[in-house]
Amino acid sequence: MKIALIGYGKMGKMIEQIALGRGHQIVSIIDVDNQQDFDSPEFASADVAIEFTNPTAAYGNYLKAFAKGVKVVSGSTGWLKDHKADVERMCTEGGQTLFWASNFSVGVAIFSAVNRYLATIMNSFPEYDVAMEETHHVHKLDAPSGTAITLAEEIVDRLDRKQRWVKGTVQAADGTVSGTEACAPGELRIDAVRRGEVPGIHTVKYDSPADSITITHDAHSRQGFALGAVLAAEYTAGHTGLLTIGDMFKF
Ligand SMILES: NC(=O)C1=CN([C@@H]2O[C@H](COP(=O)(O)OP(=O)(O)OC[C@H]3O[C@@H](n4cnc5c(N)ncnc54)[C@H](O)[C@@H]3O)[C@@H](O)[C@H]2O)C=CC1
Ligand SMILES: O=C(O)C1=N[C@H](C(=O)O)C[C@H](O)C1
Repeated sequence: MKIALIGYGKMGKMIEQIALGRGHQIVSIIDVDNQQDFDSPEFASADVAIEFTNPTAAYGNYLKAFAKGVKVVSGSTGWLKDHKADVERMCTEGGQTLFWASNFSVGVAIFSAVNRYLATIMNSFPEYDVAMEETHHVHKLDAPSGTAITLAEEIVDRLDRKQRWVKGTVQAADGTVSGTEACAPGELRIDAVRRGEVPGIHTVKYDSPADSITITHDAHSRQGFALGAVLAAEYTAGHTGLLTIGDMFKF
């Protein structure tokens, strides 16, 4: 398969190695300093472009790839609040193809299934309140993480006593804390911690007067995210429209 990379940072470089190892060809690599390559025949020849950039660049990159008729797999986070409806419309009505996931690792797909089940059964146990925490490296631009937001939306969709998620505290690398711990009973608080080079830790904690139940996904490296993105590109080559992790990992 011919793959174009958009964004040649930590994820782009790891995806390149895994894609080559699985027998794929990298036909184009686009980063900030060679945007003209979106107009190259090499980019247009790609079966799929894999996009990992940042919250402000992602949407524009989708438009540029779509304009060339190239399908996109993207893991960029932090852009949905501004462009989600527009991107969904382009893929459901406009004939474009985007596979987007806040987290491509199979471990988080399994974690998500447990999260959904736990949220459903917690409707029978009102003595438990729920809160979340995510920890990432100090370079991360968005908070809460895309994965935390997806997990929170899964809880809000199933647990009747939570109506929305809210951003709680953010602990910076130097230990300073901003934001607030205050939230209403119907709100699910997500706290964020930025520390060192942590690839990504997500925790959901249900707490009652008697005990607590905690589930955690702790990524040991970016390897799982990168492999998942390449598997998603292989899946996307044979599918169209708005795609996500539940289409690929069915359990
Ligand atoms: N969904 C998932 O499984 C994962 C998602 N992510 C997300 O992916 C994104 C990238 O993560 P990293 O690779 O760790 O970041 P990074 O900062 O190491 O790399 C981003 C790269 O994008 C480039 N870039 C910036 N603007 C661009 C533009 N307009 N066109 C092309 N390239 C551009 C930067 O120069 C840089 O090389 C972040 O939003 C992060 O949250 C990260 C890991 C896993
Ligand atoms: O920025 C990162 O590094 C990560 N971003 C994604 C997110 O926002 O959830 C996925 C993973 O946690 C790593």
